[in-house]
Amino acid sequence: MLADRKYRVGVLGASGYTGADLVRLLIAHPNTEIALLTGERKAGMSLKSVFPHFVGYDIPDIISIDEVEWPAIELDVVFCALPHATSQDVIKGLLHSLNHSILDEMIVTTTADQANSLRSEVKVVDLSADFRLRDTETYAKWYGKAHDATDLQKKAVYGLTEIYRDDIKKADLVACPGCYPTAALLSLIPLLKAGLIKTEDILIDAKSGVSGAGRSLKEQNLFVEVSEAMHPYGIGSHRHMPEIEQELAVASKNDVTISFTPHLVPMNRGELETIYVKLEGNETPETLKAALLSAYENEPFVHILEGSIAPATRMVRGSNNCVINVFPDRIPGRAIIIAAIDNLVKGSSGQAIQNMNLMLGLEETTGLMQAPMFP
Ligand SMILES: NC(=O)C1=CN([C@@H]2O[C@H](COP(=O)(O)OP(=O)(O)OC[C@H]3O[C@@H](n4cnc5c(N)ncnc54)[C@H](OP(=O)(O)O)[C@@H]3O)[C@@H](O)[C@H]2O)C=CC1
Ligand SMILES: CC(=O)N[C@@H](CCC(=O)OP(=O)(O)O)C(=O)O
Repeated sequence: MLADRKYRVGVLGASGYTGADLVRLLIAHPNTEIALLTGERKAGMSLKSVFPHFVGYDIPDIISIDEVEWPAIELDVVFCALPHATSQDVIKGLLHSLNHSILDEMIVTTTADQANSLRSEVKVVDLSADFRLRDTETYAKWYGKAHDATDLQKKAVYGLTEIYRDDIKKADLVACPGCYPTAALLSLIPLLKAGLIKTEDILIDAKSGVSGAGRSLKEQNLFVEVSEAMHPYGIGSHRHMPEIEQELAVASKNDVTISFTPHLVPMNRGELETIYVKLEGNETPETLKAALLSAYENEPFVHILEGSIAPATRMVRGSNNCVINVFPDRIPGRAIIIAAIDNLVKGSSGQAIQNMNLMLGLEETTGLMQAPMFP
């Protein structure tokens, strides 16, 4: 890949929170040119009128997905920042319009030459939950509907970059993890892989800023409902549980059942997870920390904090970083792991761009090295 090449990028769902953060990061990315922005209710508006903070930047107007002339627009990458269930139909439709090579067995042409000449290699990075679960029945159970693109569901690569880097480099369709799973999995996978913690009794207490719920109008997200207050939701039933369990099972080579309770806290961005684990055999909080330090030694975005510094959302705001630390628990044989990310960056748009960089053969950190904003 040429270091100075500009890739043509489209953002579906640019009028939402993750879409807007994608635009913010893509503006500063040296190898991307924003060629398409879509919205639903905001179609026909300029992005600057939807998000006035983009004043001064040369960005295309928002159009409806139905208006996109797919092959002609010649995109190299499509980010899909749409609600789950919508995303699968849109991605299936666009890959068919493009006669994409991922659809190999579905392409109906008379000759192999014809098929090759029509094939597109556009890269698709989905931020929604639609392609994260590998099992069709698990998807139907937790998302309340049958999946409309099961062939693609099987071909998508789970986009937890630090764990699936080699697969992501070769992928055409990447399913970025949910924000809660990102922090939980980065904390737990190296420990389960090394057999340092038990697969039972993993308790995840999670907190998110309100932008995690998206920009569409919902009564429970009004200022009066969320300010000066904090509340749990999805207790025992949140759809991120099967996603976290799926990936922990891969790491431990055993079934894992977790307890996971998310809370909504009155801040715009940020996510903090306090994770209680049971140690295996003679393991200690110190051996857990040593394992995390070793696993993430060369990682640009995952940082294990020194001493007893407690991860906090203010340490990662606006950045693609995940900060983690391990603490002893007063209950013998247990440890406490705490992780913080920005849900709109490492939890969605930043990780999506990290994956795009790999898919295009660019340096993984390109456009993502902004330091966190503090205060
Ligand atoms: N917010 C977060 O922290 C995270 C979000 N995600 C996932 O990323 C995706 C986007 O989230 P987020 O940005 O928060 O959501 P928002 O609700 O803020 O934005 C959704 C976007 O999708 C568009 N849209 C909605 N319905 C349709 C439709 N039927 N057809 C076409 N476009 C449509 C909206 O357009 P318009 O507004 O113009 O109607 C808007 O641009 C979701 O799947 C979410 O679960 C993943 C990780 C973290
Ligand atoms: C605060 C809040 O509401 N957060 C969202 C999760 C955001 C996210 O990661 O959503 P996806 O899995 O849909 O991509 C929720 O709990 O549903």
